[in-house]
Amino acid sequence: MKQKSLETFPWRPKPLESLGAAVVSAAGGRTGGGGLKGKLLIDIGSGPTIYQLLSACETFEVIVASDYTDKNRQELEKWLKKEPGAFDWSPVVKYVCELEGNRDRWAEKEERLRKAVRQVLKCDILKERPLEPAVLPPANCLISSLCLEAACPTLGACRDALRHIKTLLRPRGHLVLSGTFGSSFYMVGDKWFPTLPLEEKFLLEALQEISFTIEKLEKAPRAAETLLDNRSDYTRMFFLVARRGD
Ligand SMILES: C[S@@+](CC[C@H](N)C(=O)[O-])C[C@H]1O[C@@H](n2cnc3c(N)ncnc32)[C@H](O)[C@@H]1O
Repeated sequence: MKQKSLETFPWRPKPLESLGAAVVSAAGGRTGGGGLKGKLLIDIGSGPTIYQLLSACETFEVIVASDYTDKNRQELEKWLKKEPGAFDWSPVVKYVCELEGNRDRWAEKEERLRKAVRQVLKCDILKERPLEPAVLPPANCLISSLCLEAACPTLGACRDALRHIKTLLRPRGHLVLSGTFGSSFYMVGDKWFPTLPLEEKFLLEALQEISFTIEKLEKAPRAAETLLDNRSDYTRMFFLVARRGD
């Protein structure tokens, strides 16, 4: 079976580069210090992708991935188990290794990530207990990329979803969120998905209302030309690190 590649995959390098680089910097990848680390990291709404975990696997012992759809979870399992037809992430893995200063060690990193990801769970952030019936210890860090805007039909639902995922995080733990501002849709192949247009003020206030302190917020304007042209109407990408205060 022909291996899938970035040519056929909807999330292509440009947004991956900016999000990937941001996650690398949160994990302290470039400098090797000052980043986030700990025992357990939970990725909320992983989709079929692993790029968001590539730096995290260097500093977190155990990673739990999660998604709402069976298909996405199966796609992730395929890559984790090196099954035929699994997506080829190696160009992205090499790129992240380059950012971290170890381009030649990409194969090792793939193995490290495969070992770190212990479970791929069903997740629904619209539920009070998003990972139920699974029971996990409170995480040191939650990461979620492009999920809130895809999952939440209204701003009220988004506020609730943030409250729901907070229950998975230990007090003083970190939440690493990335996504888009101002997006009303995105396309995967010829499939159109609605998204909730998020704005910075709303997101920061919603997090502060539930006792998160914003430690870092980076925004990348929409590039003049991106591979996502006409595939989404986002205005900016954001990358945020917040700390649970209670
Ligand atoms: C745009 S994709 C992002 C995937 C991946 N995190 C990334 O960065 O490319 C949005 C993801 O949110 C998931 N999702 C949709 N509704 C959800 C829900 N209620 N709870 C959790 N995840 C959900 C979708 O299945 C999809 O994988």
